[in-house]
Amino acid sequence: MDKGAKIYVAGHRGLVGSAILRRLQAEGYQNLVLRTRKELDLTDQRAVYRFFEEERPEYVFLAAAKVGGILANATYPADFIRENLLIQTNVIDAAYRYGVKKLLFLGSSCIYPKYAPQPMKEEYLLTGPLEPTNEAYAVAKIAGIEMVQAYRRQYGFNGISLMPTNLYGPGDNFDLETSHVIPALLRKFHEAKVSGRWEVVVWGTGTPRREFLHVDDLADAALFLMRHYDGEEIVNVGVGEDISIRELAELIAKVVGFRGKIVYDTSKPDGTPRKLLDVSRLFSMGWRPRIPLEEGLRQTYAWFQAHVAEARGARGG
Ligand SMILES: NC(=O)C1=CN([C@@H]2O[C@H](COP(=O)(O)OP(=O)(O)OC[C@H]3O[C@@H](n4cnc5c(N)ncnc54)[C@H](OP(=O)(O)O)[C@@H]3O)[C@@H](O)[C@H]2O)C=CC1
Ligand SMILES: C[C@H]1O[C@H](OP(=O)(O)OP(=O)(O)OC[C@H]2O[C@@H](n3cnc4c(=O)[nH]c(N)nc43)[C@H](O)[C@@H]2O)[C@@H](O)[C@@H](O)C1=O
Repeated sequence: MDKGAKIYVAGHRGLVGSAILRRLQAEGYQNLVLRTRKELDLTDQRAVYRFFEEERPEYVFLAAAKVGGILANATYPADFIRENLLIQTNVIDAAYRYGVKKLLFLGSSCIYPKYAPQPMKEEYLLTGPLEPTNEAYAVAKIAGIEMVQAYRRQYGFNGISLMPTNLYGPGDNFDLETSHVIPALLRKFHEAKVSGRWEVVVWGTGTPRREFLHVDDLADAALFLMRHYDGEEIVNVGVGEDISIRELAELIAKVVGFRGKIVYDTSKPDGTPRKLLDVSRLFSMGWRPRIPLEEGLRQTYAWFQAHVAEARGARGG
C-alpha cells in the first residue's frame, strides 16, 4: 500500500472505520475514498457495483456493518443477519469484480462456539453451537469469512479476515439500549455521578469474562496485517487477557469517579460466559497492542465527556 494508493474505508464514521481513517491520514495516505451510508447504502447491490466501477479503489477496509451489544443482537436478529449478509456480500463481490488488490474483512470473536476452550484458537471455528444472543450476527460473519476464503481459492482474490475481540474507544456508540458494555457503563456511571445518584445498574450477574481492545490498537493491527499478511487463515486480534464484568464495572467506576453502589440486574442476559482470544498467531508475526485497559478507559471517558456528555448537556438531554 504505497502512500498514493486509492483506499476505500467502508463505514468510516463508525468506531472502527473512523480509527482506521485517522490512522491512514496520520500516516500520510491522501487518496482515500469515503461515502456515508446516505451517499452509498451498501445493502444496495446495484449502487455498490456502480460505486466500484466509477471509483476503482485498490484497497478496501470493510468496516461497515450492523453492530451492537448483547441486547441489540438479541432483539433484532433479523436486521443483524440481513444487513450484514447484504453489506459484506455486495462489497466483497464488487471488490473482486472491479479489480481491488486487497480487501480486509472484519469478523468478531463471537464466531466461536459458546463453550469453546479458552483461549480460543482460530481453528475452533465451526466446532460447536454458537451463543444464542448473537447467533444471527455470528452466522453472517462466518458467511463473510467463508466468502473471503472461497474467493481466494476460486479466483485468487486477495482478501484477509480479522477476528477482533470486544472493542472500545473514541467514536463508540453510547446509546444505552444498543451499545456494548464499555460505552454503556461509562455513560451510566457518569450520569449517576453528575446527577448525584447512588446506584448504578449493571446487566447480568457480573461473572462473564471479556477481553477488550482499544480501537486504535485494532486500527494498528489492521494496517499491519494489510501490509504483512496474505493468508487464507483468519487472524484473531486481541490483547490476550480478560476481566470479569464485575471487575470492569469497578474499574469504570474508579475512572469516572463514581463512589456509590453497583447492583446487578440478573433479568438481563450474561451471554457467553467467557470470550478470550488466543492471539499467538498475530503475536508470532510481531504485532502487540499498546494501550492498557485503564489508560484506554480514561482516554475514552475524556472523549465521551467532550463529545457526547457535552453535546447532550448543550441540547438539554
Ligand atoms: N465494536 C466492536 O466491539 C466490534 C466490532 N467488530 C467489527 O468491526 C466492524 C466495525 O464495527 P464498529 O465500528 O464497531 O461499528 P459501528 O456501528 O460503529 O460502525 C458501523 C459503520 O457501518 C456503517 N454502515 C452500517 N450499515 C451501512 C449501510 N447499509 N451502508 C453503508 N454503511 C453502513 C455505519 O454508517 P452510519 O454511521 O452512517 O450508520 C457505520 O459507519 C464490524 O464489522 C464489526 O462486526 C468486531 C468485533 C468487535
Ligand atoms: C463484540 C460483541 O458484542 C456482543 O457480545 P457481548 O460480548 O456479550 O457484548 P456486550 O458488550 O453487549 O456485553 C458484554 C457483557 O457485559 C454485560 N453488561 C453489563 N452491563 C451492560 C450494559 O449496560 N450494556 C451492555 N451492552 N452490556 C452490559 C452483558 O450482560 C454481557 O455479559 C455481541 O453483539 C457480539 O455479537 C459481539 O461481537
